[in-house]
Amino acid sequence: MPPSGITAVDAAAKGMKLERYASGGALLLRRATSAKLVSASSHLLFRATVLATLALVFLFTLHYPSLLSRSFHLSAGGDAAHPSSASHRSLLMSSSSSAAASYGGAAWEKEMRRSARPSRDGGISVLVTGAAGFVGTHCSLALKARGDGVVGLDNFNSYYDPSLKRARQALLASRGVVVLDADINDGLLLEKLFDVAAFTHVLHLAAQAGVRYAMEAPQTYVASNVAGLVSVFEVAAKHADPQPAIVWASSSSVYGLNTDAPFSEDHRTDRPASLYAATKKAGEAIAHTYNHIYGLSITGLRFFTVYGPWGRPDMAYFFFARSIVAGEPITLFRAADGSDARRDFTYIDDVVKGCLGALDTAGKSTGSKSGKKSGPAPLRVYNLGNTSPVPVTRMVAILEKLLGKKSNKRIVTMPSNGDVPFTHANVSHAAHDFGYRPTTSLEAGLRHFVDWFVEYYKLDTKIVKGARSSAAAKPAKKKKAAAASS
Ligand SMILES: O=C(O)[C@H]1O[C@H](OP(=O)(O)OP(=O)(O)OC[C@H]2O[C@@H](n3ccc(=O)[nH]c3=O)[C@H](O)[C@@H]2O)[C@H](O)[C@@H](O)[C@H]1O
Repeated sequence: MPPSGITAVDAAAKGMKLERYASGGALLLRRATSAKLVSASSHLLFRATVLATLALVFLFTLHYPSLLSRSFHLSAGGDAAHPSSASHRSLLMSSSSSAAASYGGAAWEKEMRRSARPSRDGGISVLVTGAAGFVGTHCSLALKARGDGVVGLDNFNSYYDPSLKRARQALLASRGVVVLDADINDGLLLEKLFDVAAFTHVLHLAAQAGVRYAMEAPQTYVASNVAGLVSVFEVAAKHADPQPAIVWASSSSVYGLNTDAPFSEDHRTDRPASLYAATKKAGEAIAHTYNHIYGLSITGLRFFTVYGPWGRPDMAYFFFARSIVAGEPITLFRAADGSDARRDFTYIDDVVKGCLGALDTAGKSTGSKSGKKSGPAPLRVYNLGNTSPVPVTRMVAILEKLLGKKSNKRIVTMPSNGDVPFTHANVSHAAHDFGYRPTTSLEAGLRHFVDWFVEYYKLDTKIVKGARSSAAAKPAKKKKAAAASS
């Protein structure tokens, strides 16, 4: 130890001087001197480390309030009582990317209120997220048509052709439904919307869809299906007054590696086969938490491969139709045991009825902004499927008939990419609780899809329409068509 009052720097300097002056002197003195030098150096290092740490702490303390104030600044005008929601928001959104700054003013508020206002007695007022998506568009149209109020939001991302989403937005606008360009992670905008319009319900359909794409872009699934869901629940639980009831899109994929069929809500869902499925399963667990703590009324709907007009171009029936028309090859996945992959393809109109039934029977939330709940609120989950799985090869055969063109098939064993060999819904709970009864066969549903597809993409109707009407007149014999297509 250096004598008290002498710094390590002093001691080191002294040791150096001693050694310098002792040139040619005793070895003992040199050894003692170098020992002192080592000791002094280690003390020097120790003190320098302490000083550096103190400096870092000082700098952090100087900057920390500004980090905090940024979070709280982001929540300005929102609910300052919930710093957690503010920091969540600052994680995903910067203040400049919040659409709240670009929306507002008397005219905008008036427009939101107009769109949100029901036109029938007893109508509901619904905030539809993912409103320019496939299911979102159809549900928004159906709600509006029966006299409910609807405000939509959508982030118009480019997962698939955004021009299709813009066309859906234009269709909705023509029916008096506003769809805002906004992200569900934009808590500020969600709060603003709830300040302007007293939504009784949220139909939360915004999500990152697609089973196989999850291997390419895993983070987008977490951002939309987990963080985005939390963002919606946060605002509904802590800001909306009164709290709305929430109906949201889960997925048949939560059944994952379950082999019991038909899939019932009571079956295991703890073996998801894809990250997409895992994020939907996580959503169901998160729903339980928000229901339990905040008294939010929450209904999860497990959709089974929904298809139809205005559908999603990333789904097989849609891009197969495109490829067939273009004369390009399609790849069909076959299960590892050699059987055809099968899906419980569910027509959009049936799903829309299920969504509206779920909204109508949702039951009220029991919590309040103050954080107290008056009692338990409903927490429900339902399958919305068609109850009759069809081999994908059969789906292709129907498309070929409707489009009047054979496909060029390549059949491969299902890659290990999150896909599951079959899905099959038991819908008895949805039937019991809100009268859900799917009525559309795959043949009829795909005919509606192809009609729209031909019209929307302005295909050569001379060839395609003739083929479709003859297919409609003579329904294909199921087994022969399936064999011909494989
Ligand atoms: O119910 C759901 O919860 C999910 O449904 C949908 O997933 P899936 O049922 O997998 O639909 P989709 O991709 O159309 O493949 C259909 C069939 O074609 C087979 N398939 C697919 C691609 C291909 O190139 N070849 C092929 O044979 C494939 O093996 C499968 O058998 C939604 O996309 C998803 O977002 C989610 O909502």
